[in-house]
Amino acid sequence: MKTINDINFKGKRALIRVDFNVPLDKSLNVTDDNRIRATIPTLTKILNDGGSCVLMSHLGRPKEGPEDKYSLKHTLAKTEQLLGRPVKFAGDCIGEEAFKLSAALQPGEVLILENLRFYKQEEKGDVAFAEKLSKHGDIYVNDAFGTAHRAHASTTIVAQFFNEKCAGYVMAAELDNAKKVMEKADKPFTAIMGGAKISDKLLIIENLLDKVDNLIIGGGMAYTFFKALGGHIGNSLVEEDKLELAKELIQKAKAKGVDLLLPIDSVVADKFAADANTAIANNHAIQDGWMGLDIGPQSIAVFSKAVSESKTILWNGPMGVFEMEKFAAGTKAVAVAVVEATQKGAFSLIGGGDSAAAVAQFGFNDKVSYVSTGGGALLEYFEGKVLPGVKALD
Ligand SMILES: Nc1ncnc2c1ncn2[C@@H]1O[C@H](COP(=O)(O)OP(=O)(O)O)[C@@H](O)[C@H]1O
Ligand SMILES: O=C(OP(=O)(O)O)[C@H](O)COP(=O)(O)O
Repeated sequence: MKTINDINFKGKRALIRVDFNVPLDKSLNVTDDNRIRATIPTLTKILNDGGSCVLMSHLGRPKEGPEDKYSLKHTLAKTEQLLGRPVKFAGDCIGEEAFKLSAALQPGEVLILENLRFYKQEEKGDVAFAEKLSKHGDIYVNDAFGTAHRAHASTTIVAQFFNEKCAGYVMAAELDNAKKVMEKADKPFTAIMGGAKISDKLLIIENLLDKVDNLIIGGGMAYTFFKALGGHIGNSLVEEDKLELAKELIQKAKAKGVDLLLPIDSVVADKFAADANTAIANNHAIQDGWMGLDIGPQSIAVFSKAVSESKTILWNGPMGVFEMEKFAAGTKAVAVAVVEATQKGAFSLIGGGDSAAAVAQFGFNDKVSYVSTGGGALLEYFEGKVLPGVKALD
């Protein structure tokens, strides 16, 4: 796969698929600019070559046409600030004005197109829509790793209209780091899985069992495993239809010699709230009316030890409801162990929107090896799937 280092963009317009699907607050300001920040080196390389950039992205999941709260104009100020130069905006990705603006773009100039998902053709992978988009540039660059698991017009179909196409720095770095973990992991390799999206993550767990030495399961997903083992989990999060699968995974881990570490104890709460009453409970005996919202001190000790002895660490999903202070200690302690292992030379990759937010909240972004910009895309990669956005660049 070509990357932008293989191409000189002098006098060329690059049509770049970025993932500017970033969170906005009530005043429509960007609250986490990680995905925009990550793209800056790609834009800078093209601009320094003497090229120009036309950026296209989706934002959110608009249902029926344009909606102000999903407009990419809300990313304009942040992009200008991070890039350190003015950026133009076209209020419709395939409108007459957009084509006028992209055609008139001079070397060193940047244009952002309006949200691609204001057209239903984007998600349908419509060929005519993709062909129209392709008229905005001479070279196609895909830097949207976070959207690489979607086979949409701008991520896959559009590529066929270009002789020259390549991966941007974000895409290349994400794939490099994910590959390092999947194919070249130094041992011991520990995967830490947590969070709330149990069904989304069980397939990955299955795939990881062939690779890892230790599999730590914490966060909301642990209780499905305890229930599967016949434990009493009170009102903790559970996916009843996944109990059998959880049982199978426990058996498979045993058969493959993987050390499956489940939490021993939990911080339990009498309601899902920041001001709940809390206690420490053994995970097999959580009382009705109580729910596990964080891992307890014994679990922290066992998990931290396994992490600190690892040479490769993959972390997806927090250990508890870290957004509430009372339930953040488990995630923080595991994050500290990941940082310490990294300082001792381990390679650590953090994936998933909430895991990345937790690491950022603790101020550890620069203390781990790599924080992925991908959520679903990274998970699908670890399930062993070929990402359509990557395939289209081959
Ligand atoms: N024990 C728990 N009970 C309920 N929710 C939990 C628990 N532990 C973690 N969570 C929640 O899981 C969410 C993150 O899950 P998920 O989306 O799967 O992670 P990621 O985005 O990193 O993949 C967080 O909002 C966190 O509050
Ligand atoms: O944020 C994204 O996915 P993620 O929340 O799984 O990281 C991507 O921009 C893809 O968005 P989508 O899940 O609406 O297709």
